[in-house]
Amino acid sequence: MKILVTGGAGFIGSAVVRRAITQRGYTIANLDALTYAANQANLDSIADNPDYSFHRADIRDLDALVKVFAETDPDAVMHLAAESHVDRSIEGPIAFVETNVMGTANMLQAARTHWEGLSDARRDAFRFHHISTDEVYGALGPSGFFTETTRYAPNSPYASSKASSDMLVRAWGKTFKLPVVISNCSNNYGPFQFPEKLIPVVILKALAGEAIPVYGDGSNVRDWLYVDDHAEALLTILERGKLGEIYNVGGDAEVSNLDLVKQICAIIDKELDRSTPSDSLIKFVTDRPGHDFRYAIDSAKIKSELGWTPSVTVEEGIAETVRWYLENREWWQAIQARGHKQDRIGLAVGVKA
Ligand SMILES: Cc1cn([C@H]2C[C@H](O)[C@@H](COP(=O)(O)OP(=O)(O)O[C@H]3O[C@H](C)C(=O)[C@H](O)[C@H]3O)O2)c(=O)[nH]c1=O
Repeated sequence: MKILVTGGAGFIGSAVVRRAITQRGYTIANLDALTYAANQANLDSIADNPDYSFHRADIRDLDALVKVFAETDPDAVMHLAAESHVDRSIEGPIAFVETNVMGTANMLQAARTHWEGLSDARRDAFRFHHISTDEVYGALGPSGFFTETTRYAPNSPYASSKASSDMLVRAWGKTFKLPVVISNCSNNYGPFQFPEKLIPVVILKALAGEAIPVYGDGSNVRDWLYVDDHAEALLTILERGKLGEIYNVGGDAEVSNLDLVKQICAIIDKELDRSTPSDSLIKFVTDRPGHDFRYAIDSAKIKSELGWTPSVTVEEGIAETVRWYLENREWWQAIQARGHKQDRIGLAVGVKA
Protein backbone atom coordinates (compact mmCIF):
# COMPACT_ATOMS: atom_id res chain seq x y z
CA MET A 1 0.00 0.00 0.00
CA LYS A 2 1.24 3.49 -0.89
CA ILE A 3 0.19 6.03 1.74
CA LEU A 4 0.46 9.79 1.45
CA VAL A 5 1.04 11.05 5.00
CA THR A 6 0.72 14.80 5.60
CA GLY A 7 2.68 16.26 8.50
CA GLY A 8 4.98 13.25 8.56
CA ALA A 9 7.89 15.29 9.95
CA GLY A 10 5.86 16.28 13.01
CA PHE A 11 5.67 14.48 16.32
CA ILE A 12 2.70 12.14 15.71
CA GLY A 13 3.21 12.02 11.95
CA SER A 14 6.81 10.85 12.26
CA ALA A 15 5.76 8.07 14.66
CA VAL A 16 3.22 6.92 12.07
CA VAL A 17 5.76 7.08 9.23
CA ARG A 18 8.40 5.11 11.17
CA ARG A 19 5.90 2.44 12.19
CA ALA A 20 4.23 2.17 8.76
CA ILE A 21 7.61 1.48 7.15
CA THR A 22 9.29 -0.70 9.77
CA GLN A 23 6.31 -2.69 11.05
CA ARG A 24 3.95 -2.77 8.05
CA GLY A 25 6.27 -2.50 5.05
CA TYR A 26 4.13 0.24 3.46
CA THR A 27 5.45 2.77 0.95
CA ILE A 28 5.24 6.24 2.46
CA ALA A 29 5.21 9.61 0.75
CA ASN A 30 5.62 12.30 3.39
CA LEU A 31 4.09 15.66 2.47
CA ASP A 32 5.26 18.31 4.91
CA ALA A 33 5.80 22.08 4.80
CA LEU A 34 8.56 21.88 7.44
CA THR A 35 7.14 24.67 9.61
CA TYR A 36 8.63 25.33 13.05
CA ALA A 37 7.51 22.12 14.82
CA ALA A 38 8.48 19.76 12.00
CA ASN A 39 11.85 18.09 12.20
CA GLN A 40 13.50 15.90 9.59
CA ALA A 41 15.69 14.46 12.35
CA ASN A 42 12.58 12.61 13.61
CA LEU A 43 12.87 10.48 10.47
CA ASP A 44 16.62 9.79 10.46
CA SER A 45 16.02 6.09 11.14
CA ILE A 46 14.03 5.58 7.90
CA ALA A 47 15.17 8.51 5.70
CA ASP A 48 17.26 6.26 3.43
CA ASN A 49 14.66 3.51 3.17
CA PRO A 50 13.64 3.00 -0.50
CA ASP A 51 10.00 2.87 0.64
CA TYR A 52 10.19 6.46 1.91
CA SER A 53 10.00 9.71 -0.05
CA PHE A 54 9.76 13.31 1.10
CA HIS A 55 7.72 16.02 -0.65
CA ARG A 56 7.95 19.54 0.66
CA ALA A 57 4.58 21.21 0.18
CA ASP A 58 2.19 23.37 2.16
CA ILE A 59 -1.40 22.18 2.49
CA ARG A 60 -2.52 25.79 1.99
CA ASP A 61 -1.31 25.47 -1.63
CA LEU A 62 -3.81 23.42 -3.64
CA ASP A 63 -1.71 23.40 -6.84
CA ALA A 64 1.25 21.97 -4.93
CA LEU A 65 -0.98 19.25 -3.46
CA VAL A 66 -2.31 18.26 -6.87
CA LYS A 67 1.30 17.82 -8.06
CA VAL A 68 2.22 15.63 -5.09
CA PHE A 69 -0.81 13.40 -5.66
CA ALA A 70 0.20 13.03 -9.32
CA GLU A 71 3.80 12.19 -8.38
CA THR A 72 2.99 9.72 -5.62
CA ASP A 73 -0.28 8.09 -6.79
CA PRO A 74 -1.37 7.02 -3.27
CA ASP A 75 -3.81 4.24 -2.27
CA ALA A 76 -4.63 6.09 0.93
CA VAL A 77 -4.11 9.41 2.73
CA MET A 78 -3.38 9.94 6.40
CA HIS A 79 -3.91 13.64 7.04
CA LEU A 80 -2.00 14.80 10.13
CA ALA A 81 -0.59 18.16 9.01
CA ALA A 82 -1.94 20.86 11.32
CA GLU A 83 -1.12 23.73 13.59
CA SER A 84 -1.58 22.01 16.94
CA HIS A 85 -0.58 24.19 19.88
CA VAL A 86 -3.50 25.72 21.80
CA ASP A 87 -1.47 28.63 23.27
CA ARG A 88 -0.25 29.64 19.83
CA SER A 89 -3.85 29.54 18.54
CA ILE A 90 -4.75 32.09 21.22
CA GLU A 91 -1.84 34.33 20.23
CA GLY A 92 -2.46 34.01 16.49
CA PRO A 93 -5.72 32.28 15.52
CA ILE A 94 -5.78 33.07 11.80
CA ALA A 95 -2.86 30.75 10.97
CA PHE A 96 -4.91 27.92 12.51
CA VAL A 97 -7.88 28.66 10.27
CA GLU A 98 -5.66 28.89 7.20
CA THR A 99 -3.79 25.63 7.81
CA ASN A 100 -6.32 23.47 9.63
CA VAL A 101 -9.50 24.56 7.84
CA MET A 102 -8.40 25.73 4.38
CA GLY A 103 -5.52 23.24 4.32
CA THR A 104 -7.91 20.36 5.00
CA ALA A 105 -10.35 21.61 2.34
CA ASN A 106 -7.44 21.67 -0.13
CA MET A 107 -6.39 18.15 0.85
CA LEU A 108 -9.95 16.91 0.38
CA GLN A 109 -10.22 18.50 -3.07
CA ALA A 110 -6.86 17.14 -4.22
CA ALA A 111 -7.67 13.69 -2.81
CA ARG A 112 -11.10 13.73 -4.43
CA THR A 113 -9.70 14.54 -7.89
CA HIS A 114 -7.09 11.79 -7.50
CA TRP A 115 -9.66 9.27 -6.20
CA GLU A 116 -12.11 9.96 -9.03
CA GLY A 117 -9.37 9.10 -11.54
CA LEU A 118 -8.51 5.71 -10.00
CA SER A 119 -9.50 2.30 -11.38
CA ASP A 120 -12.69 0.81 -9.81
CA ALA A 121 -10.73 -1.58 -7.57
CA ARG A 122 -8.44 1.17 -6.28
CA ARG A 123 -11.36 3.57 -5.82
CA ASP A 124 -13.12 1.02 -3.60
CA ALA A 125 -10.04 0.43 -1.48
CA PHE A 126 -9.06 4.12 -1.16
CA ARG A 127 -9.20 5.80 2.27
CA PHE A 128 -8.85 9.40 3.43
CA HIS A 129 -8.07 9.18 7.16
CA HIS A 130 -8.36 12.50 8.96
CA ILE A 131 -6.51 12.66 12.27
CA SER A 132 -8.17 14.97 14.77
CA THR A 133 -8.45 15.71 18.46
CA ASP A 134 -10.76 15.17 21.42
CA GLU A 135 -10.69 18.95 21.96
CA VAL A 136 -13.52 19.21 19.41
CA TYR A 137 -15.85 17.95 22.17
CA GLY A 138 -15.01 20.83 24.52
CA ALA A 139 -14.41 20.46 28.25
CA LEU A 140 -15.64 17.88 30.77
CA GLY A 141 -16.30 18.39 34.45
CA PRO A 142 -14.92 15.93 37.02
CA SER A 143 -16.93 12.98 35.62
CA GLY A 144 -18.03 11.56 32.26
CA PHE A 145 -16.22 10.69 29.04
CA PHE A 146 -16.22 11.81 25.42
CA THR A 147 -17.74 9.25 23.05
CA GLU A 148 -18.04 9.36 19.27
CA THR A 149 -21.55 10.82 19.65
CA THR A 150 -20.66 13.61 22.07
CA ARG A 151 -21.85 16.99 20.76
CA TYR A 152 -19.09 19.17 19.33
CA ALA A 153 -18.38 22.19 21.57
CA PRO A 154 -14.83 23.41 20.80
CA ASN A 155 -13.52 26.22 22.99
CA SER A 156 -10.13 27.36 21.69
CA PRO A 157 -9.33 28.66 18.20
CA TYR A 158 -7.26 25.48 17.74
CA ALA A 159 -10.14 23.21 18.78
CA SER A 160 -12.65 25.06 16.61
CA SER A 161 -10.33 24.87 13.60
CA LYS A 162 -10.04 21.10 14.08
CA ALA A 163 -13.81 20.79 14.59
CA SER A 164 -14.30 22.69 11.32
CA SER A 165 -11.88 20.38 9.54
CA ASP A 166 -13.78 17.32 10.85
CA MET A 167 -16.99 18.79 9.40
CA LEU A 168 -15.35 19.33 6.02
CA VAL A 169 -14.18 15.71 5.96
CA ARG A 170 -17.70 14.57 6.82
CA ALA A 171 -19.13 16.74 4.01
CA TRP A 172 -16.71 15.39 1.38
CA GLY A 173 -17.68 11.88 2.48
CA LYS A 174 -21.43 12.52 2.34
CA THR A 175 -21.54 14.76 -0.75
CA PHE A 176 -18.78 13.42 -2.97
CA LYS A 177 -18.66 9.86 -1.53
CA LEU A 178 -14.94 10.21 -0.83
CA PRO A 179 -14.15 7.22 1.43
CA VAL A 180 -13.36 8.99 4.68
CA VAL A 181 -12.70 8.00 8.27
CA ILE A 182 -11.99 10.32 11.23
CA SER A 183 -10.21 9.67 14.51
CA ASN A 184 -10.11 11.93 17.58
CA CYS A 185 -7.30 11.39 20.05
CA SER A 186 -6.38 12.53 23.54
CA ASN A 187 -3.06 14.18 24.57
CA ASN A 188 -0.07 12.48 22.95
CA TYR A 189 3.38 12.27 24.52
CA GLY A 190 6.64 10.42 23.95
CA PRO A 191 10.00 10.82 22.19
CA PHE A 192 10.42 13.57 19.55
CA GLN A 193 7.69 15.88 20.91
CA PHE A 194 8.41 19.53 20.13
CA PRO A 195 9.26 21.42 23.33
CA GLU A 196 6.20 23.62 23.47
CA LYS A 197 3.78 21.00 24.88
CA LEU A 198 3.51 20.33 28.61
CA ILE A 199 5.64 17.21 29.02
CA PRO A 200 8.76 18.28 27.07
CA VAL A 201 8.46 21.80 28.54
CA VAL A 202 8.55 20.35 32.05
CA ILE A 203 11.44 18.01 31.29
CA LEU A 204 13.61 20.69 29.68
CA LYS A 205 12.81 23.35 32.29
CA ALA A 206 13.62 20.91 35.09
CA LEU A 207 16.90 19.87 33.43
CA ALA A 208 17.86 23.55 33.03
CA GLY A 209 16.91 24.33 36.65
CA GLU A 210 14.41 26.92 35.42
CA ALA A 211 10.87 27.69 36.62
CA ILE A 212 8.35 25.06 35.52
CA PRO A 213 5.17 26.91 34.44
CA VAL A 214 1.93 25.33 35.65
CA TYR A 215 -1.18 27.12 34.39
CA GLY A 216 -3.73 28.12 37.03
CA ASP A 217 -3.70 25.77 40.01
CA GLY A 218 -2.65 22.67 38.04
CA SER A 219 -5.94 20.84 38.65
CA ASN A 220 -6.80 20.50 34.95
CA VAL A 221 -6.91 16.88 33.83
CA ARG A 222 -5.67 15.33 30.59
CA ASP A 223 -5.79 11.73 29.31
CA TRP A 224 -2.29 10.76 28.18
CA LEU A 225 -1.73 8.56 25.12
CA TYR A 226 1.74 7.22 24.30
CA VAL A 227 2.53 8.28 20.74
CA ASP A 228 3.47 4.78 19.53
CA ASP A 229 0.15 3.43 20.84
CA HIS A 230 -1.56 6.20 18.89
CA ALA A 231 0.42 5.38 15.73
CA GLU A 232 -0.68 1.74 16.03
CA ALA A 233 -4.31 2.85 16.49
CA LEU A 234 -4.11 5.06 13.40
CA LEU A 235 -2.73 2.28 11.19
CA THR A 236 -5.38 -0.09 12.56
CA ILE A 237 -8.14 2.41 11.73
CA LEU A 238 -6.75 2.90 8.24
CA GLU A 239 -6.60 -0.86 7.68
CA ARG A 240 -9.82 -1.99 9.32
CA GLY A 241 -11.92 1.06 10.24
CA LYS A 242 -15.40 1.27 8.74
CA LEU A 243 -16.04 3.90 6.10
CA GLY A 244 -17.60 7.14 7.29
CA GLU A 245 -17.02 6.23 10.95
CA ILE A 246 -15.40 8.16 13.78
CA TYR A 247 -13.05 6.47 16.26
CA ASN A 248 -11.98 7.99 19.57
CA VAL A 249 -8.47 7.03 20.73
CA GLY A 250 -7.49 7.58 24.36
CA GLY A 251 -4.77 6.35 26.68
CA ASP A 252 -6.95 5.34 29.67
CA ALA A 253 -4.55 7.48 31.73
CA GLU A 254 -6.15 10.53 33.33
CA VAL A 255 -3.77 12.63 35.41
CA SER A 256 -4.02 16.19 36.74
CA ASN A 257 -1.36 18.54 35.38
CA LEU A 258 0.16 19.09 38.81
CA ASP A 259 0.42 15.36 39.55
CA LEU A 260 1.98 14.78 36.14
CA VAL A 261 4.55 17.54 36.65
CA LYS A 262 5.45 16.08 40.06
CA GLN A 263 5.82 12.60 38.54
CA ILE A 264 8.20 13.93 35.90
CA CYS A 265 10.21 15.82 38.53
CA ALA A 266 10.52 12.68 40.67
CA ILE A 267 11.83 10.65 37.71
CA ILE A 268 14.38 13.35 36.86
CA ASP A 269 15.53 13.51 40.50
CA LYS A 270 16.05 9.73 40.49
CA GLU A 271 17.75 9.59 37.08
CA LEU A 272 20.12 12.47 37.93
CA ASP A 273 20.45 11.65 41.61
CA ARG A 274 19.42 15.20 42.50
CA SER A 275 19.34 16.20 46.15
CA THR A 276 17.19 19.35 45.70
CA PRO A 277 13.78 18.19 44.46
CA SER A 278 12.97 19.48 40.96
CA ASP A 279 9.36 20.14 41.99
CA SER A 280 10.64 23.14 43.95
CA LEU A 281 10.91 24.75 40.48
CA ILE A 282 7.12 24.64 39.95
CA LYS A 283 5.71 28.10 39.35
CA PHE A 284 1.95 28.64 39.16
CA VAL A 285 1.37 31.12 36.33
CA THR A 286 -1.62 32.95 34.85
CA ASP A 287 -4.13 30.46 33.52
CA ARG A 288 -4.67 29.85 29.79
CA PRO A 289 -7.76 31.84 28.64
CA GLY A 290 -10.72 29.47 28.16
CA HIS A 291 -8.65 26.60 29.62
CA ASP A 292 -10.62 23.34 29.22
CA PHE A 293 -10.84 21.67 32.62
CA ARG A 294 -10.77 17.99 31.70
CA TYR A 295 -10.48 15.72 28.66
CA ALA A 296 -11.32 12.02 29.03
CA ILE A 297 -11.94 9.59 26.21
CA ASP A 298 -14.06 6.49 26.09
CA SER A 299 -12.18 4.25 23.62
CA ALA A 300 -14.72 1.39 23.83
CA LYS A 301 -15.53 1.53 20.11
CA ILE A 302 -12.00 1.09 18.76
CA LYS A 303 -11.33 -1.54 21.42
CA SER A 304 -14.39 -3.66 20.69
CA GLU A 305 -14.62 -3.17 16.91
CA LEU A 306 -10.95 -3.07 15.91
CA GLY A 307 -9.25 -4.83 18.83
CA TRP A 308 -6.86 -1.95 19.59
CA THR A 309 -5.95 -1.09 23.17
CA PRO A 310 -3.21 1.13 24.65
CA SER A 311 -0.20 -0.95 25.66
CA VAL A 312 1.94 1.57 27.57
CA THR A 313 0.92 2.75 31.05
CA VAL A 314 1.42 6.42 31.80
CA GLU A 315 4.03 5.54 34.46
CA GLU A 316 6.08 3.50 31.96
CA GLY A 317 5.56 6.02 29.18
CA ILE A 318 6.61 9.03 31.22
CA ALA A 319 9.74 7.27 32.51
CA GLU A 320 10.61 6.20 28.96
CA THR A 321 10.04 9.74 27.67
CA VAL A 322 12.20 11.39 30.35
CA ARG A 323 15.01 8.92 29.60
CA TRP A 324 14.70 9.67 25.87
CA TYR A 325 15.13 13.42 26.43
CA LEU A 326 18.11 12.72 28.72
CA GLU A 327 19.73 10.48 26.12
CA ASN A 328 18.93 12.64 23.08
CA ARG A 329 20.11 16.06 24.17
CA GLU A 330 21.46 16.88 20.70
CA TRP A 331 17.89 16.53 19.30
CA TRP A 332 16.39 19.24 21.52
CA GLN A 333 19.53 21.35 21.75
CA ALA A 334 19.41 21.70 17.94
CA ILE A 335 15.83 22.97 18.25
CA GLN A 336 16.82 25.39 20.98
CA ALA A 337 19.74 26.61 18.86
CA ARG A 338 17.33 27.49 16.04
CA GLY A 339 15.95 30.14 18.39
CA HIS A 340 12.59 30.84 19.91
CA LYS A 341 10.74 33.91 20.84
CA GLN A 342 9.45 33.81 24.40
CA ASP A 343 5.80 34.41 25.13
CA ARG A 344 4.24 36.03 28.19
CA ILE A 345 4.98 33.09 30.48
CA GLY A 346 8.43 32.22 29.18
CA LEU A 347 7.18 29.24 27.21
CA ALA A 348 9.22 28.38 24.15
CA VAL A 349 7.20 29.33 21.10
CA GLY A 350 8.76 28.20 17.85
CA VAL A 351 9.51 30.55 15.01
CA LYS A 352 8.80 29.63 11.41
CA ALA A 353 11.68 27.83 9.73
C1 LIG B 1 2.56 24.03 27.76
C2 LIG B 1 1.94 24.01 29.13
C3 LIG B 1 0.70 23.47 29.33
N1 LIG B 1 0.12 23.49 30.57
C4 LIG B 1 -1.18 22.82 30.75
C5 LIG B 1 -2.28 23.19 29.77
C6 LIG B 1 -3.05 21.88 29.62
O1 LIG B 1 -4.01 21.76 30.64
C7 LIG B 1 -2.01 20.80 29.81
C8 LIG B 1 -1.46 20.25 28.53
O2 LIG B 1 -1.12 21.35 27.71
P1 LIG B 1 -0.57 21.16 26.20
O3 LIG B 1 -0.42 22.52 25.63
O4 LIG B 1 0.62 20.28 26.25
O5 LIG B 1 -1.73 20.32 25.52
P2 LIG B 1 -3.33 20.60 25.35
O6 LIG B 1 -3.63 22.03 25.35
O7 LIG B 1 -4.04 19.76 26.34
O8 LIG B 1 -3.53 20.05 23.86
C9 LIG B 1 -2.82 18.89 23.38
O9 LIG B 1 -3.65 17.76 23.32
C10 LIG B 1 -4.78 17.85 22.48
C11 LIG B 1 -5.54 16.57 22.51
C12 LIG B 1 -4.46 18.37 21.12
O10 LIG B 1 -5.15 18.10 20.16
C13 LIG B 1 -3.39 19.41 21.01
O11 LIG B 1 -2.87 19.49 19.70
C14 LIG B 1 -2.29 19.17 21.98
O12 LIG B 1 -1.45 20.31 22.00
O13 LIG B 1 -0.95 21.43 30.55
C15 LIG B 1 0.78 24.02 31.67
O14 LIG B 1 0.25 24.00 32.80
N2 LIG B 1 2.02 24.54 31.47
C16 LIG B 1 2.64 24.58 30.26
O15 LIG B 1 3.77 25.10 30.14
